[in-house]
Amino acid sequence: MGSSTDSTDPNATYPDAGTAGAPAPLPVPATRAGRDGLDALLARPGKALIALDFDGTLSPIVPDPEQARAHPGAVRALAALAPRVASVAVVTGRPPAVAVRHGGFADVPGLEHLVVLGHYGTERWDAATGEITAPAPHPGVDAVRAELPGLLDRLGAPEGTWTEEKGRAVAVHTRRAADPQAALEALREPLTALAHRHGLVVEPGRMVLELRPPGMDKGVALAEYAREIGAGSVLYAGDDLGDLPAYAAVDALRSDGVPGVLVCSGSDEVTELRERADVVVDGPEGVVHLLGALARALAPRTD
Ligand SMILES: O=P(O)(O)OC[C@H]1O[C@H](O[C@H]2O[C@H](CO)[C@@H](O)[C@H](O)[C@H]2O)[C@H](O)[C@@H](O)[C@@H]1O
Repeated sequence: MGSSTDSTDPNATYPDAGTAGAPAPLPVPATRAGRDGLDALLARPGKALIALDFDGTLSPIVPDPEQARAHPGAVRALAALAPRVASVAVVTGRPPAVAVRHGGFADVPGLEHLVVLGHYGTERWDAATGEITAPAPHPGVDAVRAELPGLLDRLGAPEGTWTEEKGRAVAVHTRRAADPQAALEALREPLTALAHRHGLVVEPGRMVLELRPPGMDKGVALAEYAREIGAGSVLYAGDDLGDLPAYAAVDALRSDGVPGVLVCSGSDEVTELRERADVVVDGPEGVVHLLGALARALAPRTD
């Protein structure tokens, strides 16, 4: 490994990233489709889209979402990889401004063209302009916001249950309750009813139920973005239920002749992605290793 401070140098060390700087070999995908996807990515990196979820994939899970930060090696690994591929995108349930802030994604050499598809693709941040594009908010969110505290009171939601204000959505978290899973299950039905009454849907996640507008998900966001840039291959990495539509989008792209790789940022909390992934890595640390290995395997683009 080198000691370069160039953020786009894939051999640079990650001084504050635990073991993430240790060179890791590229994994061999467990499936034929995954191997085809990785082969295509390596053969034509200038057509490759690398898309990643934020919480649980680039950012370790912590009890307080406000304290979540990208893994210390994540930005450097992304900055090393981005100049070698067509595009790097973060596809997240977070508002894009929050993901950019918590990720440290702004003004990073190498990430000049990073795209963040936030709120499950409803809002978009482009590093090239620093601007966010967003449609008008859904009126049901205000109504839900007004009713939610009273409903949680009436339900006797356990201590530790709290509501995250997300602007165009609200998310009820139970990670800090004594029994997070039981608290989540007790809230699922009444929160779903509340959401439906106001034209919203419930997005379930890791100890969280988010009440948000319908009509967009990570699959739609990923497919539209892949089409926009003319991606010739797609690698998608995620950890949570909200990433399943993106997995389905990669499957659909494969059926249409665009090879893809499904990466699971593994955890004990969610098993659904692990079962479908071509590559399973050990949480955000494993994702950083994978990104670093990809960057080392690819030469910088010259076009
Ligand atoms: O699409 P993502 O980037 O994975 O965002 C999904 C949700 O992530 C956040 O919650 C999750 O991470 C928190 C911080 O580590 C953790 O405390 C919580 O239990 C997880 O569910 C975020 O707070 C939500 O708004 C996102 O929808």
